[in-house]
Amino acid sequence: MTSPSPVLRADHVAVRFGGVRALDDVSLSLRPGEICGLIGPNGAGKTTFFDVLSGIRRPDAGRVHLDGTDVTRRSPVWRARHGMRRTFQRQQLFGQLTVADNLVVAQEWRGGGGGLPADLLGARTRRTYERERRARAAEVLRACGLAGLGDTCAAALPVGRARMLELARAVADRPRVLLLDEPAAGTTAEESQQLADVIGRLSEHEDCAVLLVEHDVAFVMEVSTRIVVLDLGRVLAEGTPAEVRADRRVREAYLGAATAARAGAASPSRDALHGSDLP
Ligand SMILES: Nc1ncnc2c1ncn2[C@@H]1O[C@H](COP(=O)(O)OP(=O)(O)OP(=O)(O)O)[C@@H](O)[C@H]1O
Repeated sequence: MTSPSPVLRADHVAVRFGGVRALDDVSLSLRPGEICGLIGPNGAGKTTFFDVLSGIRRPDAGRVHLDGTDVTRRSPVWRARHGMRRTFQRQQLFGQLTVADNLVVAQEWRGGGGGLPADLLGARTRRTYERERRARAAEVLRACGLAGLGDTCAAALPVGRARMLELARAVADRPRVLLLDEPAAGTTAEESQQLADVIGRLSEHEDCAVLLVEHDVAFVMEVSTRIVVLDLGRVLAEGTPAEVRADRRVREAYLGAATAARAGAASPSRDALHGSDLP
């Protein structure tokens, strides 16, 4: 059986900031249901790559394809409407809304069905859509272990629950591609385990492709089926978690950064500290 075509593909992406090559000939593809971890020391280019994939930054060279369509010049909104979602390191919840309403709002861009005239005339249609969205919100909250918190104000959630709600909100609309930027930041070991479980189930049951940037290397290794390692804007290594763990160049990149950080270099590396845990 042939494997499905990539739902997201980046080819030979390059980004420069003055003399700094933030990304240099980076290619990566994601297939439906795949969870790919993107790791690398500080300054490796992970955020810049996410910005290019999500449309926040135009690359100086290279192309991005979503479901076979060249989206390199498409806006973040266009990409979102065609099935791409991104979460950010900083939480972006609607704090004044309830947990459930955060998920309903995430689906509302689709409108009431049939556009404005139907919205104006078809009150029953609108109610039907609202019911469907509430049902989907309840389903996702259950899957994320947040079922009992639907009526809670989002701003009142502790960090771990808020991180889970970010994930829940990103998946409420059944994205085809999910870019997760540090989903486990600030969570306890138990909470990050729950996040890992949810991400795994999501890709399995909803066929969503996940690209994951996370400084907690142990978390990435557990949840990902494939890992891509960036260093100084280039792909340093790629493979299964076991292959990447065993790669001498990866260990050197992380351990080298850790040594530099210990010596008081300008950019101490949280990844490196985790990286030094690479078995
Ligand atoms: N707006 C910018 N202007 C100038 N240089 C930038 C800009 N954004 C990123 N860079 C540089 O590009 C390189 C890649 O940065 P990027 O933030 O993508 O790395 P990263 O892997 O996400 O790092 P971190 O793990 O610290 O978030 C770094 O050398 C960084 O200093």
